[in-house]
Amino acid sequence: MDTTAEPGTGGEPEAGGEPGTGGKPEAFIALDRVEKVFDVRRRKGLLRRERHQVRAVDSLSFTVARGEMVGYIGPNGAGKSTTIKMLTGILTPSGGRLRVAGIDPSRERTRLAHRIGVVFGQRTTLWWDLPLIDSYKLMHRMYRIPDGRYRENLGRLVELLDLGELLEVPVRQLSLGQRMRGDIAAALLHDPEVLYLDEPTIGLDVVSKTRVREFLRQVNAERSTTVLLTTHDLQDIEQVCSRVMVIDHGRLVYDGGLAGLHEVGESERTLVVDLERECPPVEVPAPARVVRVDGPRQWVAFPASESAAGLVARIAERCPLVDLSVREPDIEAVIAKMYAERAGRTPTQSS
Ligand SMILES: Nc1ncnc2c1ncn2[C@@H]1O[C@H](COP(=O)(O)OP(=O)(O)OP(=O)(O)O)[C@@H](O)[C@H]1O
Repeated sequence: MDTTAEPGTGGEPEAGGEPGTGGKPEAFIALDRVEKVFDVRRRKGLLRRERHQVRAVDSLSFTVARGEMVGYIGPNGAGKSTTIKMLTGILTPSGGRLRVAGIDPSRERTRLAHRIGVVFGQRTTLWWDLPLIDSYKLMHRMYRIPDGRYRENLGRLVELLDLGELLEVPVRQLSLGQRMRGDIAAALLHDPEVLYLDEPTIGLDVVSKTRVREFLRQVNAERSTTVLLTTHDLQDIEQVCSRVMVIDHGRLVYDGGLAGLHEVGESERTLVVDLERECPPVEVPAPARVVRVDGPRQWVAFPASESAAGLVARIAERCPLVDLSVREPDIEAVIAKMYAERAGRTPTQSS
């Protein structure tokens, strides 16, 4: 498949990590203090209506390099979909500067459409009553994909996503997982350089989720497709992304590796010890503490950033150990704690 970037024509510097003038890879996606404010009218009483402004995205700045796979997460109403809609050109920012591959999405939406692919887990871009293959044929024409490239891409996507048996089936008869695979293939037929995925594994069973995640890793490895993934399923992030951005009340509150989230969330690991006999809760130095006792088994929580060795030695001094294990912090719990701690701090609405 052809992954070559089209030369920029809009007077903007061509972005995307190609060796440029300075030798430093430029950002493929770049947001600089981007804002999105919605004007909303709310009914108040029988006749009165009150005007509100909802600041969905608030001075948001980040960059994504070509080929990065980034998770974009946050609680409900945080501003994720609004960001994706601005990145595709569906919505126009109220302020700030936004570029994708050097293109201003809201001003050159059609030109950008040839370079991006979008998958919405809750909606389909396929024609509901037509067999899957007919949707692909329509996209072949819509995107003016050269015949050879279309055939090659289709053959490859059908093989990778195991769509062979489904091509003649009307989309409405496909299961959710089959439809999702069909949608992902549709988004990639025209060799987009960036793929936005909004909840791509929502409602899928474990096998289908694994398949979608494996496929995304493969596409990224083979074609350096930049992936921006919005999800509430943190396993999507753990298994697909090397970087995660957390947004809350329209603002970026974390940008880094998953491991770093543990530090921000002050997460804890748990040392599980099987003692030779039932003992009172073992004495351990704070902030470590025994959180559960069940017969000779005890659970000791301690900061994830610290080693368990000292604790093990201390416990063994007091009571002979039969077995032990260390449980890693649960990323879901770290994120939940982070969302909860931030909840209610920043107002999203202003009159
Ligand atoms: N068209 C609109 N008009 C008015 N307000 C809107 C509009 N679209 C989004 N909002 C508001 O903007 C805020 C951000 O919404 P957005 O859909 O971007 O959140 P999200 O992070 O995608 O949430 P979720 O995880 O629930 O999908 C919310 O307060 C939402 O009510």
